[in-house]
Formats: sequence, structure tokens, C-alpha cells
Amino acid sequence: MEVIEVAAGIIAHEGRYLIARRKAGVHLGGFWEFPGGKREAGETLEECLRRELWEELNIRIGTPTPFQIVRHEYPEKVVELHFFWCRIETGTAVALDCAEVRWVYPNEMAAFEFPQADQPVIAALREKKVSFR
Ligand SMILES: Nc1nc2c([nH]c(=O)n2[C@@H]2O[C@H](COP(=O)(O)OP(=O)(O)OP(=O)(O)O)[C@@H](O)[C@H]2O)c(=O)[nH]1
Ligand SMILES: [Mg+2]
Repeated sequence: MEVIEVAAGIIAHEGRYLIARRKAGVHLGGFWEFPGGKREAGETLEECLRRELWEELNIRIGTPTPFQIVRHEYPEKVVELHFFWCRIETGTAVALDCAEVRWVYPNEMAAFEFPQADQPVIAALREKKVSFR
């Protein structure tokens, strides 16, 4: 099966992270996620991340730092998620192309339903295995 490359942002601010709720009717609709999307032909993952965060949240970010790569096989598709640590440089996040956005602490994330593929990242944030600040 073809592997779909995705870039997603771990957007940090004062110990909390920005999470977005997927719209109803799409793959994993209604789930919470780290905002991002599919890489388009000719784009680098960083370019993809910047475009997606602009389209979905109306924000510009500073230089993103690679965080974790997770390959996950859903029954209907295989995704390779490239998570990047980043910070907002300009703008305020608004739910332009997602259902809702929230800023949450890692220990609050268990109360939100995330895709299975995101669990390693959530665990890493919660265990503070994070060297960036
Ligand atoms: N953005 C994002 N996608 C995730 C996460 N976890 C996860 O399994 N995915 C999956 O990775 C794929 C990313 O697709 P997406 O729906 O964000 O792509 P996109 O923004 O380009 O949307 P589009 O296809 O409507 O243009 C989806 O199948 C989604 O279910 C996550 O934390 N963030
Ligand atoms: Mg998306």
C-alpha cells in the first residue's frame, strides 16, 4: 500500500500544546490531533507543515525541529507522520479548517480522543522526554 506522508506540528506555548479537532466526515473525523496534513508533490515536509498550519490555523511558525516519526497502518491507509516541534511566530490560532482548537497540558490529553498513531508522541510529551523549551 502507498504510504501517505504527513507533517504535523507540536506547537508549544508555556507548557501547553495546541490541539485541533478534525471535522466530521473526514478520516478519523471528530478525533483530536496535532494540526498538519499531507505533503504535496514538490514540497518538503517543512514547507508542507508551514502551508498546513497557515491553511488550518492562520498561523506562521518559526523554524520547526524534527521530533518523532511514526508510521502507522490503519485498515484503510498507511501514514507516516512527521511530527515537528514548533512555536507560533505570527498570528493567533483560529479553527479555519478544523472543527475546534484548544491549548492543553500533556496530562490533560488523555481526556481527548486522539488517533492511535499519536499515542507515542502524547506519551513522550507527558513523560517530559522533551529536551526543547
Ligand atoms: N494532521 C494530522 N493527521 C493525523 C494525525 N494522526 C493521524 O493518524 N493522522 C492521519 O494522517 C492523515 C493526515 O491527513 P489530513 O486530513 O490532516 O490531511 P490534509 O490536512 O492534507 O487534508 P485533506 O486531505 O483534506 O487536504 C489523516 O489520514 C489523519 O487521519 C495527527 O496528529 N495530525
Ligand atoms: Mg490536516
